[in-house]
Amino acid sequence: MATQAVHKEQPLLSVQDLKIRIQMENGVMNAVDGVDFNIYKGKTLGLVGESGCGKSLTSRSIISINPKECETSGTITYNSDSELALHGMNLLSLKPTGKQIRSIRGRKISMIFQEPMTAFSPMYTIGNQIMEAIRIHQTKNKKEAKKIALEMLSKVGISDQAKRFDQYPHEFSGGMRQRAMISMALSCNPEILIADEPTTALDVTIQAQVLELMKSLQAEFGMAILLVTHDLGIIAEMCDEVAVMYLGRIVEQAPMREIFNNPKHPYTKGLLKSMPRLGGNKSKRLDSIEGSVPMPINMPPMCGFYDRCKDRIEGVCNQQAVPKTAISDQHMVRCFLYTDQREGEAQ
Ligand SMILES: Nc1ncnc2c1ncn2[C@@H]1O[C@H](COP(=O)(O)OP(=O)(O)OP(=O)(O)O)[C@@H](O)[C@H]1O
Repeated sequence: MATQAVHKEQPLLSVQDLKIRIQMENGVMNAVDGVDFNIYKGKTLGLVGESGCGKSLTSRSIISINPKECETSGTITYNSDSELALHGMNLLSLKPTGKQIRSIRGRKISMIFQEPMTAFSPMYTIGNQIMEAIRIHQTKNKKEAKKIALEMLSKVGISDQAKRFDQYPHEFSGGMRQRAMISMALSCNPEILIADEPTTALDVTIQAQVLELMKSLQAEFGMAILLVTHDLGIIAEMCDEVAVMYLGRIVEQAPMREIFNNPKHPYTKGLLKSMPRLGGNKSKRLDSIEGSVPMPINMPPMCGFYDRCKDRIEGVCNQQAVPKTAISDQHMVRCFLYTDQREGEAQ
């Protein structure tokens, strides 16, 4: 069964049956529960879903930066395009603090976060940190590295770069730190960029510039992007494919246009309805999905969306784990409305 659009080429990164469990006081939390997706060269996969559905844990597991309490299983196969030694490596089998993952993290696979202070040390100037990243991964020449760093700062919309170069992270505003972090991540020209809510803290104009910058660098260098967001507008703007996450699982996955034009899962439909539209009637209340995401602690095998779903089938959706159904070879959904199971048991 196809779970993602048919691609002729090998994926650059393949995540298979990723599970992340966290032992809590009141039981085991299945924060990520059997996630599969592929990332392709030059393409952007969007991971979308409400807060707490497991997007960040999923994306952070790729470069092994989740907290210690996360017990992770599955495989994350990295088919490096540029380094044979890394080709076919299961990133989850590497020691999180070891040399191998460190040679990938920030160099081959870069990550940008919602909170930029995680990326910068308060001890060194912004310029020095960006320049050092460039010197480690691209050029040893200090003068050349400084030139690239200044160019990158200008590309992300930071003016007066020469002055800004010598300032410390605390001297930057939140929005500027965010832009500086993006310039540092992109300056290494990574094969894969993981962007976790990269523009959430930025104002609309800078957000548009940063997204445009990511797209132009992708076109120039062919980097793949995993874009984590709860913003469907950004998904529509940036993504080739979309994986919709709910309660630790991907509930629907398809090419971007298919998700917007032919959504199947009631959760995806709800997300789309809650999306503000340009030129829409502002006085009309936006539809939002009623209820909130439950905590996935000691969850029985059933549909996680059951409690909030208007189309639920009692005795089916709350009785068993939901299998994947291929709507087409490009479109996967996890919902009993589309399985044969439903025909016999509905009504
Ligand atoms: N270290 C931790 N200890 C306990 N629970 C955690 C930990 N890290 C994450 N969680 C829980 O795991 C679930 C998934 O978290 P995750 O951060 O991946 O969600 P998310 O979809 O990225 O949400 P957000 O958009 O708010 O960041 C959430 O319920 C979260 O509270």
